[in-house]
Amino acid sequence: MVNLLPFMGHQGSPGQQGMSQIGLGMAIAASMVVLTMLQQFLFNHFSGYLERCLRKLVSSMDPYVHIRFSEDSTDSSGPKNYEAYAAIETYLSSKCSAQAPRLKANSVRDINAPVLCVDDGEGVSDEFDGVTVWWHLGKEKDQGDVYRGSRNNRYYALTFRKRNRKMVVGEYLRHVMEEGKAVAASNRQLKLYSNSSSEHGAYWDYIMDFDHPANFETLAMEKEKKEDIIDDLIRYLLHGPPGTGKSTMIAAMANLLSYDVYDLELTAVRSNAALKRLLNRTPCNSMLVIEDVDCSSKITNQREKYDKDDGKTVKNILEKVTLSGLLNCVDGLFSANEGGRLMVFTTNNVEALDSALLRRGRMDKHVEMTYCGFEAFRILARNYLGIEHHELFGKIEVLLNESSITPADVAESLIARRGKGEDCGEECLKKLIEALEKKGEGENGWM
Ligand SMILES: Nc1ncnc2c1ncn2[C@@H]1O[C@H](COP(=O)(O)OP(=O)(O)OP(=O)(O)O)[C@@H](O)[C@H]1O
Ligand SMILES: [Mg+2]
Repeated sequence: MVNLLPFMGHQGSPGQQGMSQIGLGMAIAASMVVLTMLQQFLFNHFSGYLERCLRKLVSSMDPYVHIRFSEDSTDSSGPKNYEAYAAIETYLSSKCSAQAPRLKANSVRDINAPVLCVDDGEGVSDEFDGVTVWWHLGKEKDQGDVYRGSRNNRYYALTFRKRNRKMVVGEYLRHVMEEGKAVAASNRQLKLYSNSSSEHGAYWDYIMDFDHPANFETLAMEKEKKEDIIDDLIRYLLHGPPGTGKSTMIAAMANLLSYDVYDLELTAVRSNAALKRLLNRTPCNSMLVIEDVDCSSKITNQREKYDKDDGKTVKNILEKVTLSGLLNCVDGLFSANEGGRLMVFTTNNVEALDSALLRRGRMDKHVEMTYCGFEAFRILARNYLGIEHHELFGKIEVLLNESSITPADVAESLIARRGKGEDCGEECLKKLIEALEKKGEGENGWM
């Protein structure tokens, strides 16, 4: 306790003085104790309030709004937090490569498509609908817990003017998320799976990364037909002669949607139950492909043949996948493109398919892949020769109308001379004309 006596005046008799000094000192000391307690009480009960008032005052003077998007996915909002953070990072990668002086490459999510992002502590600005906003990459120490320990959490802080709050929180953030996810999807490495089976069941095996360059721009086909397909990707039957681009179309679809490809070899599936299990294991955002589906009807026919020959073989074949098993799967699992799944069948021989399989509603769209028309040829000429117009195009158009040549055969003529000097275009077109004339003679019975 602080000694207060030296600061008191000298009044009354020494005895009285002594007594009254002691009384006064005690009173003052008591009041100090009360004051301290009061201070403590006020501090405990009102400091939060005062602090809040102060913050309010400061923030009312701050003309900006700040929003923080944390990388941390361990709190209650779980992976959603990280999804938003990742979408922002991808969205900003195109902005920051032009603006930020210090960048870093993030290849954690996909080694083939590293995302450039601003380095810690750096920032970039962005403009949307005439409004400027600022992004900043920050780092905060997370105390963690006994299991994960402490670590540095990154976050993107978005700053914008208060008057733009409604637009930024609404339209702008929606734009950032959508754009970020779309860019990430287009950068994603697609994968190819195929089915195999063992005595334990049917499985999807990872075959390789799916790196097919096909896209709808380079796919040689009439524009209208392409647009119709793109508008409504659900369940397809692609039919047409070999070399008309059925497999190329599948690759273009997978690339357009960024879907992994699950190539189902029906003859390797042991039973309807195995087929069902396999399809149940096909994840969202995937494309199930059954090439040459006419082979499945061969299985059904074979069953009858073996029926008469040998009872043992019958059992084995009967356990195989049947058409009705396949139809059940088509109807059930892949209804209405649920969960972003696309199913595509191909055949060279549409007449051989069972009418039950062909029925609309089972395969929403039948796309006929045809021989090469002039419009398709022009796309191939652009793909392979980089030529948009040429005086030989007129002759080629006439010849294409008179003969049936597949896009694969046209492509073969056009690439034959590639690499033999830059100006090989005319030579290639002449070679194609030769091939077309030969075909025409053959088709018209001149050969
Ligand atoms: N419509 C097309 N657009 C662009 N390229 C095509 C087209 N059709 C064929 N091609 C070219 O021909 C090659 C063979 O075509 P693709 O494998 O797609 O034919 P397909 O119809 O699947 O044949 P198959 O019935 O034998 O499986 C492709 O790799 C591609 O280079
Ligand atoms: Mg094919």
